Amino acid sequence: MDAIATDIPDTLKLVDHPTARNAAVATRELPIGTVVLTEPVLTSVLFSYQTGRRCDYCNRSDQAEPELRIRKCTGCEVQGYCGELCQKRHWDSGHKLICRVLFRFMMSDACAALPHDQEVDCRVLSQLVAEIALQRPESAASIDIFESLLPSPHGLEVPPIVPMRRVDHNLLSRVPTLYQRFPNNNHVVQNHLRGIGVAILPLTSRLLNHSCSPNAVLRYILSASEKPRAEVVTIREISEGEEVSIPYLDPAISYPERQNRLKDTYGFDCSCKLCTVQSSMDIHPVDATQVLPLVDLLDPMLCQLAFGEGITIDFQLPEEQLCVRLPEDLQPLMDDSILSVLTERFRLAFRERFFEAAMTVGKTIFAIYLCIYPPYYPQIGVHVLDMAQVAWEKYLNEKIRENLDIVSIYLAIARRILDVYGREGDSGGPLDEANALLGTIQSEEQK
Ligand SMILES: C[S@@+](CC[C@H](N)C(=O)[O-])C[C@H]1O[C@@H](n2cnc3c(N)ncnc32)[C@H](O)[C@@H]1O
Repeated sequence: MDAIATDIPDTLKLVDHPTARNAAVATRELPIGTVVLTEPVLTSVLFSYQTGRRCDYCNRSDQAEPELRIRKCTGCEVQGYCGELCQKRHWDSGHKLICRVLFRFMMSDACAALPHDQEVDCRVLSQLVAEIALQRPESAASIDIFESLLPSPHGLEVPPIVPMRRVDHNLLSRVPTLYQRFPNNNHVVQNHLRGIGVAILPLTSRLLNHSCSPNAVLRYILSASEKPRAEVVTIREISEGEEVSIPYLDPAISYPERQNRLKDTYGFDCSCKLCTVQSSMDIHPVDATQVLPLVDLLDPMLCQLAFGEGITIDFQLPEEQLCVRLPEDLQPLMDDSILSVLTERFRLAFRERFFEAAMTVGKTIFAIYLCIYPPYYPQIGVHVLDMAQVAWEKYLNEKIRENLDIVSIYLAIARRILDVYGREGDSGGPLDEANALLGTIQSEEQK
């Protein structure tokens, strides 16, 4: 049975915070790559596009593990499980109150009319209410923490929940208060940096505030017959007394848009290091037709800042994101319209096998990421691994021996970053891919 995390781990302690109620600070120096908190989800649901592809209890996928067979629950014909134990555990944690009525409810007009976000919320809320109704001793403390969380800054229209036995008037009257905690506390379950569902993690939500310049990130561990488990892992060295913070949203979103979303959903004005430096910058959306000329113009200066003499075997990641010392001329590159045009171009060039073009645009993306993200942020690792894959394809295409060194350099950088983030989600993730590519290069070198 999953242990439910309710105690503050010995790596952290809560202190007062002037606007966020509390902040979790490190009780000792924490090296990079330390897991400071681990918490199985109190409850979670998969996004509908994952239904039938993953087990609704452990979230493992039959695509990553072909020996798994996801079988539908014969009662509701909606949820799917990879085995009897997962089915039993899901049943015991609430599905037994929902099963009989779930299909009819999901086909109802009330449910069909919900926008996607609310449809997911409605399933999470129903699952949470069922968990509460069952009064299982093992989840009581976690539910108490959830109800003690800071509420959303706005009044919310509560979505309908699945009609259930055992949900009395008292519990029904608590539903709006429970839902009021959703928008600013719930988490997206990620597999290799892609969202697969939504989870309630009361202790993680209680402890960790947001920063766009975070020193920790969440990763999800999927194991047989267990609920997904969230781990908070440090991506910088953290000193004793320093606040540990995670990103609630992608720091690559442009500064004004980030501020709006943080204010609207979470109710605060962010004053992290990235927001402080970007608040004095002149950042405007760049018209799509102007992105490439602007990038062509600024790329040499950007690459000089990010890579100095070039990306060689001695390349050292910067100490912190380069935004803190970004020259004024490069500031227009901080609008996210630039990154979306460049990432699309990178994807297209790779797909069409224009390797030289992909390497050039990929290097610019890498430099922009180093401006925005902390150096060991997992998105950078995944991108640099993509660069190594492009370089490898280019080598295979041309068979120029020196180009194999370029593959090795990008791969070494990617592995350094991905080693910190560690293994998460399905098997065969970025770290496994990086290790497989390393093996391939080593055998090529021996030829
Ligand atoms: C998931 S909770 C974080 C835990 C919260 N500190 C507590 O004491 O329960 C999210 C809420 O914390 C507050 N918060 C989180 N990060 C913040 C920050 N960087 N600055 C100000 N308030 C923040 C906001 O009220 C937000 O809606």
